[in-house]
Amino acid sequence: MKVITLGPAGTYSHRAARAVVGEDGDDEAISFTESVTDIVASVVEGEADRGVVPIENSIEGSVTESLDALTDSDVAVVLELVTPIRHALLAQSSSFSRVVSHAQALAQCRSYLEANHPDVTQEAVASTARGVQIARDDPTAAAIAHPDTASDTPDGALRVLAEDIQDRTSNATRFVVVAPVSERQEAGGKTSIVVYPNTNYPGLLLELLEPFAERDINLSRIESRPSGERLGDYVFHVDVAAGLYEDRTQEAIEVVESLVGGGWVRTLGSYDTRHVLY
Ligand SMILES: O=C(O)C(=O)C[C@]1(C(=O)O)C=C[C@@H](O)C=C1
Repeated sequence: MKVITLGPAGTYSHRAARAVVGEDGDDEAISFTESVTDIVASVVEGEADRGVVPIENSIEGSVTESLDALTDSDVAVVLELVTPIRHALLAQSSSFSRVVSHAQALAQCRSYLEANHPDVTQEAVASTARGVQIARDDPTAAAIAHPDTASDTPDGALRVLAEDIQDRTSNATRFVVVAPVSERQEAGGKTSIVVYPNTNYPGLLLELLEPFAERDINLSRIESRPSGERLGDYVFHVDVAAGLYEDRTQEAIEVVESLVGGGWVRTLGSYDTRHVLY
């Protein structure tokens, strides 16, 4: 199974992706790109069997590039991975003048940085592992990443200056595993749909959600993203705690489809959740 995720090697996405290649899978099966959009595109184009993308963090919220990639591409979600995120501050020495990391990681450590390093510049890069590479080459840069990345290459080892620097002890990120649309599943405890109503009137959102409430289906998440068409026009990402194998889920989605005549509904499929520790 060819799996693609956010690189370079050592990202949290890489750690989550290892759960997909399986116990006897090796890192050879995992390839990397530095854009979430490219991960999803690689699956659509058949270059990879699975893509692992971060979708939501418990402190910082949505990874909007991932939501938009799911809106724009015809793919299936076949598994959800939840991993704890424990960040460390890594550098060649304690005298550094900038901190480089993924925007989500910088935001998850905002209070720590303000309290302990108020004068350093913060720079967002494509991933936490990219930040580690920069810190290896540049003595003025510190990275925020998984502590094990400090010693991933022995010749360029970094010092772990502080551990567990995320603003809350319980910091977790949810990733989804995307697959070709032909592999969309009906089995699973959760289902994700993306709804573009392409209209707006009082009570529209209520109407779109009522079909689930009426069938006793719990919503586990709803997120709106700008459609890009016009200001105030939205695409809704809806996750429900029920599978497509259940008649009630199929019926609720059919009602939503009938309500959005001028728009569309994309059913990403049903899937289960796996908790991954690393
Ligand atoms: O940069 C990484 O290591 C990633 O895998 C990306 C990412 C994210 O986009 O949220 C994944 C988990 C953490 O929340 C921080 C960063």
